[in-house]
Amino acid sequence: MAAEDNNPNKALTNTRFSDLNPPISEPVLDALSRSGFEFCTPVQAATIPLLCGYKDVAVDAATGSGKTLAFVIPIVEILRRASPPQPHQVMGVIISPTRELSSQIFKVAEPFISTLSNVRPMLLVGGAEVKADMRKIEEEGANLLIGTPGRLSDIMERMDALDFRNLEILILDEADRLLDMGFQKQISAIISRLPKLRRTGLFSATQTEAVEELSKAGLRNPVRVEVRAEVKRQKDLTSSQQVASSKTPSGLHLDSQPD
Ligand SMILES: Nc1ncnc2c1ncn2[C@@H]1O[C@H](COP(=O)(O)OP(=O)(O)OP(=O)(O)O)[C@@H](O)[C@H]1O
Repeated sequence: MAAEDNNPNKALTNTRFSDLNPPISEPVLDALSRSGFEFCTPVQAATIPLLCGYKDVAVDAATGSGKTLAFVIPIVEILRRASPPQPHQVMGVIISPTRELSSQIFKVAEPFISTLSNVRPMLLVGGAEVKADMRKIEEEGANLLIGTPGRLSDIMERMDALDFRNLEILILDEADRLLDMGFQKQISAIISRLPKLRRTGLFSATQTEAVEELSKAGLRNPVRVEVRAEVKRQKDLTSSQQVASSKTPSGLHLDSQPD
């Protein structure tokens, strides 16, 4: 989880979730308010409108910047607009490097996904029997897959019953770690089974050459969002502030205002 110094509570923007454009739906605003979240972190203020506005994003954001909600909220909003899926129609895939991170994303996403009436999320990580996962998917269906690359690609290869043709969104979380851990092959296998016409969000704490390659292979004209810690110069020389700036491939800047 987030380190104390990176706690987004220290680095909220003055943008309320209710101010974002396109607007966030009432059920999601209610779920945010139940969690005590009113103001966006910089990465949320910059990324949520872009993904909701049908853009691909490549986000440079550190651990603890609030990036989980920066992709969970757009997924829920996009799926709310889409036709209700059939039980085995997969509308979204979130790939993250470890079981713990995948479980954490699943837990954060659950209260927001539950505002949708027909979308079943499924956590797919190593450790448990793959056959048990397959049985569960067969019996219950699965519309949003959250998991680690090995288990996800294994399930996708084995289960013809899953239909990815209407997939809306793919998220690659902690892309630098995914690649450092040697998951390139599994990620390519997953992407090769997904429709090209989709939205993709890639989140990474460092921008390595391998991340750039993955971004080129998996994203279409992405808007780049950078969140960096900046030292406040006027009042408090020691406190840091996170600032998000984003730019389109053509170089247009879309700065989000910090406090
Ligand atoms: N807008 C917000 N307002 C207040 N707290 C928030 C907000 N968004 C997220 N948080 C809280 O900040 C913490 C870090 O958020 P989150 O786990 O999404 O960060 P992350 O960037 O995904 O970090 P990690 O990689 O460690 O999971 C969590 O405790 C989360 O509940």
